[in-house]
Amino acid sequence: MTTPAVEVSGLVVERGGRTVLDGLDLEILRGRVTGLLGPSGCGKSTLIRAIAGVQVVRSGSVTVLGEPAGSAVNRRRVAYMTQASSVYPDLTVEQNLSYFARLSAVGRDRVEAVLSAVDLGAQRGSLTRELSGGQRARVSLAAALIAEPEVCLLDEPTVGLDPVLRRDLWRLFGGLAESGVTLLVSSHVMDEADRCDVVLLMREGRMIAQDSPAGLRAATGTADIESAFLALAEGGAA
Ligand SMILES: Nc1ncnc2c1ncn2[C@@H]1O[C@H](COP(=O)(O)OP(=O)(O)OP(=O)(O)O)[C@@H](O)[C@H]1O
Repeated sequence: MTTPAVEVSGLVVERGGRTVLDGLDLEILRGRVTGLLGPSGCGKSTLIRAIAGVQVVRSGSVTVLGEPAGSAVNRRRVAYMTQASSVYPDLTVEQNLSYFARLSAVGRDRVEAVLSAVDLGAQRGSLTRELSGGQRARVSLAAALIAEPEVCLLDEPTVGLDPVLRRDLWRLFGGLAESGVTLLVSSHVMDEADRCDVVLLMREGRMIAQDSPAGLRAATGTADIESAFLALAEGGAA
């Protein structure tokens, strides 16, 4: 049996004097799409920051690919896409990706591969600041993918995208997982859960369930993840 890509144990994080992650235990399996779902403010971004190794933690441990979160050896192996755009507005799409390719010491072929993966080939010569919000999000995603990371931490990558683009991106995530990449994808849109192999359901800094979408529906006797979330939240499950 392979070890999980990410192991989190007893994680406690305080921000602004408040406990925002309250003793989380979880595992993220290799080569799967794991959805991190929960209402706005429940702590999804904070958990992703802790796994990326950029969050000060009060206690607990976070291990990524067998190393403590944020280890230098994992720098190329772990990609983190934040909610804020991480690309340069005054460069074209292609210039941005060429720049990130040089930083990661990968070849020109990776620029072409990620451009086509996020379907931005036609926009390659456009200035990033002149793109729509959804197109800009896809440039950030392409930049995150350029070094062929083993683990991708994606904080709300589909926010603000139209249904067709959202579906296409979830297909892309599924394809990456099939090729062995481990993805953690946060969303507050519950119907995105069905695109995931495993769902982590969070509420107010706690993990209320970790299961497949079908497992969650069966365990709660509900027809969709939104109802499953409500059943778990009202049942006070921890
Ligand atoms: N820089 C900060 N300083 C203090 N508190 C913060 C800071 N950033 C977030 N918080 C608080 O931490 C809690 C968790 O926030 P977090 O951004 O992790 O939630 P989230 O589930 O990702 O929300 P969203 O879906 O809206 O992005 C919230 O109560 C938020 O107010």
